[in-house]
Amino acid sequence: MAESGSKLYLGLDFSTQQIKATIIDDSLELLLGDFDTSVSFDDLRQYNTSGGVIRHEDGRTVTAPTIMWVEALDILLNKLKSLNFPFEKVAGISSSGQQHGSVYWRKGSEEVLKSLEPSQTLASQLQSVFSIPQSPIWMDSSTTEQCKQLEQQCGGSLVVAKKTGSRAYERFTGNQIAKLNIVDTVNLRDTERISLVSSFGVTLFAGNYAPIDYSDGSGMNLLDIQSKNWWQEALDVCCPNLKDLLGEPVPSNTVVGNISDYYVKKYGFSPDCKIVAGTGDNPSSLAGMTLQEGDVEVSLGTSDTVFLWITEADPQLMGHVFVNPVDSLAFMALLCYKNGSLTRQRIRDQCSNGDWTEFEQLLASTNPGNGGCIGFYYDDPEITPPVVGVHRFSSDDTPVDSFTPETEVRAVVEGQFLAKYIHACSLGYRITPSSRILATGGAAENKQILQILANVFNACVYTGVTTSSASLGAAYRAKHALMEPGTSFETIGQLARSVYPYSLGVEPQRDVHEKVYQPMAERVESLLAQLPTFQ
Ligand SMILES: Nc1ncnc2c1ncn2[C@@H]1O[C@H](COP(=O)(O)OP(=O)(O)O)[C@@H](O)[C@H]1O
Ligand SMILES: O=C(CO)[C@@H](O)[C@H](O)COP(=O)(O)O
Repeated sequence: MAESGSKLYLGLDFSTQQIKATIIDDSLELLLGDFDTSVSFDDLRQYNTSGGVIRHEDGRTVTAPTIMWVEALDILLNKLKSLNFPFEKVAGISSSGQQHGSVYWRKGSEEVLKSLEPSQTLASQLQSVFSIPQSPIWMDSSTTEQCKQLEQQCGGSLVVAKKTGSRAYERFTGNQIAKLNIVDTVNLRDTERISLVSSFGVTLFAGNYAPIDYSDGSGMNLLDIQSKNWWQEALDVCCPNLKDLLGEPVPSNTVVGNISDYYVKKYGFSPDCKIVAGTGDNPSSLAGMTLQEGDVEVSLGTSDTVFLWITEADPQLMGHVFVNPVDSLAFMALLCYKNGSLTRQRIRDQCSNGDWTEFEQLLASTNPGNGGCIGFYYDDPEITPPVVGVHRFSSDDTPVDSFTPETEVRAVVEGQFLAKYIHACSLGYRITPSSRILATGGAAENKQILQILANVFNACVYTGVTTSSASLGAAYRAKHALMEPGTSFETIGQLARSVYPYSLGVEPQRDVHEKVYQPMAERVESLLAQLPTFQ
């Protein structure tokens, strides 16, 4: 619990399914329990989301109502108010957000942001400021044509990858903007600024347009990750005057200004409270877990991601390289899987009565290797590999239509982690028996899932003080940005790890890795290569 005089730092995360707040004090202690709070988007029933998103009939387009995120923030701040949260002690705020999603501000919106009336809610005042009311989000896979065009016009997939950190991906913001430039030209022309979800969160607090940071900006196919400037050739392919719509990108630790007067008057924040640039939820989670070079982080939130700190960028045709959120001279490498928690959740609902404990019991009732059964569950079109549908195989690689519930439950988890392991190894991610895997996100609560992760990767799995590491990272980053200029983020890292050392979640069963998962990985690689892709 915070010392009574301590300054506080508020970290927010606008993730796929909810908005979360994490608060720390000057010694990095969390105000857990007292003020740890979240608002689930599906609870705002009028927006009709499922898992925070709207899947469109074409099976490819996925959006979220932008105003829903604003209303969720109203609710979250009111929750804190009802808990008598000492707003006046907050010295810094930053935000993280689901990556790649974009927000479109109608011409004249900044004036509205600057003159918000404290007697009213944000949502009531920002109802009509979004020129495109449905934000395209990271689960979207409707922009294959725009991706092809970007790669064709900018020198090919490898050139785009080397320049921007990733080949053209459907969910990346540049391709989403290029699609809107065709299907929603009129409203795009009525737009004065485009934010990422992270910079949108910060904009709401700053009361004027917050810049996009280098790290989240790397998820757009538009930023040159070496020079940290927008890549004009890519901007030109996606949309006219795009540079003006995006504003200049900035280092992730930039203080963008003081809090807007609205929050001072409505909630009692100090007018001196500083607002710090936002970043993507995975970069923010790197900060929240105080990841170091050599560690591998596995985030099991809505998406599953695997990422690590790298010093040199060498982007390939698979996976992504982002500018590092806590050291702009370094990078982070990342693999993302769309079918993560929601797919496990679907199997849980079908096989274990919607109960995670029962899901764990079923996992414990079967043996590693699942008697040779392998399954790939791509309810949504997957990113790596670009495959859709459910594909099950018996021990002699024959396709089968169904498994028993206990086999199904193990198959989904083993299939997911073996695919990650194969992809990570093929990209040269350094995973040795002494590597440390840092697990986070909602599913990191599940010991049986973590055991399979440890066995597949043959490494110890550690967890942090909270699975909400993205909002924790936002709070750490807010604190860091207000320290003496030039202070390394590792100063925060060392203090954080001394206050909250990692917990050893599970140790790998080395013989299971060697005898079961190594041979199984080869089978999985060959089966995955045979699945029909949708591109
Ligand atoms: N005990 C559990 N076992 C497995 N998965 C879990 C468990 N508890 C929560 N989850 C999963 O965690 C997911 C939410 O994780 P979270 O990190 O909060 O997501 P996000 O930040 O993307 O909104 C849920 O979709 C749920 O399936
Ligand atoms: O697309 C990516 C990363 O490239 C996703 O990881 C999103 O950033 C969504 O994050 P979660 O809500 O699952 O944390």
